Amino acid sequence: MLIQILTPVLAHQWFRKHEPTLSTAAACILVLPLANLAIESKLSQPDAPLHAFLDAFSIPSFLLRVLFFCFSLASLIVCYRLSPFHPLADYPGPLICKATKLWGAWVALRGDSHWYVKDLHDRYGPIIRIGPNELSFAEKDAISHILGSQGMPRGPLWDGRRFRQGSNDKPYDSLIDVRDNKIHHQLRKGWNNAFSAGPVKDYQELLEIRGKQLRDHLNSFSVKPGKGDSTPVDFAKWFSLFSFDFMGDLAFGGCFELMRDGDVHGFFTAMEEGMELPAVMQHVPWINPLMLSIPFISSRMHAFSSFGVQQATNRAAMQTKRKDLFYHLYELPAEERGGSIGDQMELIVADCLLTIVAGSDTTATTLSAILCHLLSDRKVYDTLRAELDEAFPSHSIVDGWPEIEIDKVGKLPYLNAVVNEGLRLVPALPTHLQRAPEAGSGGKVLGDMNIFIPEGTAVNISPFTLHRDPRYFSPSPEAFIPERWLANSEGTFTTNREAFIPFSYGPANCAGKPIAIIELRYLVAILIRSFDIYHASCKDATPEVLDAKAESWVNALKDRFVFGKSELLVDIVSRK
Ligand code: HEM
Repeated sequence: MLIQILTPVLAHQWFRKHEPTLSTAAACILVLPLANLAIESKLSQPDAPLHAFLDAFSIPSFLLRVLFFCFSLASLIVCYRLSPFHPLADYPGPLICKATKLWGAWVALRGDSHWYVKDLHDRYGPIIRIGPNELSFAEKDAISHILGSQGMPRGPLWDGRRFRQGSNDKPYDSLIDVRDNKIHHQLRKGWNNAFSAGPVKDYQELLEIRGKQLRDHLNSFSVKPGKGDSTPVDFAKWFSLFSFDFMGDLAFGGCFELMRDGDVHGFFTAMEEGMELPAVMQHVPWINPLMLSIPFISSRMHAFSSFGVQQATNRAAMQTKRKDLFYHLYELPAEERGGSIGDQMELIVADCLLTIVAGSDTTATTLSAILCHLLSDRKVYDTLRAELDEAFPSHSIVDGWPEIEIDKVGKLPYLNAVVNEGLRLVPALPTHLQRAPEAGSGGKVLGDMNIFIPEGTAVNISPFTLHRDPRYFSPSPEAFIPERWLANSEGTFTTNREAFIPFSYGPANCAGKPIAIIELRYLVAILIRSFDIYHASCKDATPEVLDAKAESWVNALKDRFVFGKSELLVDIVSRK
């Protein structure tokens, strides 16, 4: 009996100090009860030979041991997590979160993590415990200590989000899931160069072509003023197709034509459907290898990966030099050092796929959020339209459309205020900017905040919570009010830019921010300048009805680590 109790106690002591992995968990669950049986049999019959134990072995008694072992280990773990001896015992939070991460996984499955964490902060305060070994900070002064250059590397959730497992030599897949600051810094240098001013100018040319293509597609659904009804168009879908095509241009030299042909390969659908599982797995990262080994679950991810290999090979073989991300990230540096890109192919594929995953849904969701709110407030819409009409006048026409000069869109204050307000209310990565102390460091002191984060603790910052905090954005933090971003708004609004982190902060912030922000401004400008747009069948709707439209669209957003959006049906009238 003593042995039966001692084994889970020892296992618990081990797991307190080490992150569980699939193999240690499996070994523990199967091997320890077996060893336990063997030792017991040896103690009761010291002179019996080994085969006597094997003869006496029965599957039911072994399973019973396994059950007892699991139950005892789970009880010990939960008691310890709820006890005053746990290093995070002093932080407030609900008992269920302190006891198990399975609760976080359940909330993630519902897609509600953004509201859940925000509500917890409203109830318990700015620093709370949202998992047995996990804190969440809603405090602007903590941002630089956690995410900044003296902050911490990415946290354990990334072990659960990898769709290809790393090895001991290379314990990461692509830039975004690197958990070691030195390796991240090394890899990030190339990305920073590839998104510096010169290369971004090259990407703008690709953006303009895709922006105009989107306008032409949408125009085919529009009506001329006063000539009947238009066909409602799902903006959310078109923004996704557009951003997928544009990211394909950047990463692989233009491999997708989703706006033109639809999703014939099924990769867009695979990516959308593939968002749900990692969003749950990130809460129990050690199960990820098991999931990835189940063919039914991993087949689409493998297909996406093989597609990446094929496209990267095609792109590498292209004779003409396209000035895309692939060129700036890999070909140009290889030329400069007089080498070739051949030996880097594995990382190239992973990075190109990362570009598509990180850059498409994020932009499409933000664009949908901005348009949804604009259409719900006609006063804001008209103010923006007036600014755009003045900046891009009717006498400057190219191919029948007013010319939108991309270099000018960053200089329009109201347009920029509208884009910021969309990013504030619907930050595409709403809840889990996660970091954790470096392995082997023992822990991390958060600058002058006098807070010690023990090793093994994950720390989250939720932009969704910060962006709706009345201490930082008021009045009406939940309302879409672009005016709060205007230079002359001081005195009327509190707008704390230090708490505005839709692209995160510090050395692992969004690498693609320089092009993403131009993309958002350009797309909003081209659409509002070219069309009159209304929520479907809402041309003459009251402000209350329009408000409700925006509210229900925002409430339908699902937190799948990146926001998953529902359709946004609109009517379009051409202004050509
Ligand atoms: C509105 C659009 C976008 C938003 C809101 C957004 C947001 C973010 C955020 C919050 C992170 C950091 C996560 C963290 O701190 O853990 C991130 C990382 C990243 N994003 Fe974006 N993103 C957008 C568009 C893009 C685009 C267009 C690209 C590529 C062209 C891109 C590429 C990346 C990459 C490569 C990383 C990883 C950076 C690193 O680990 O150093 N993103 N993004």
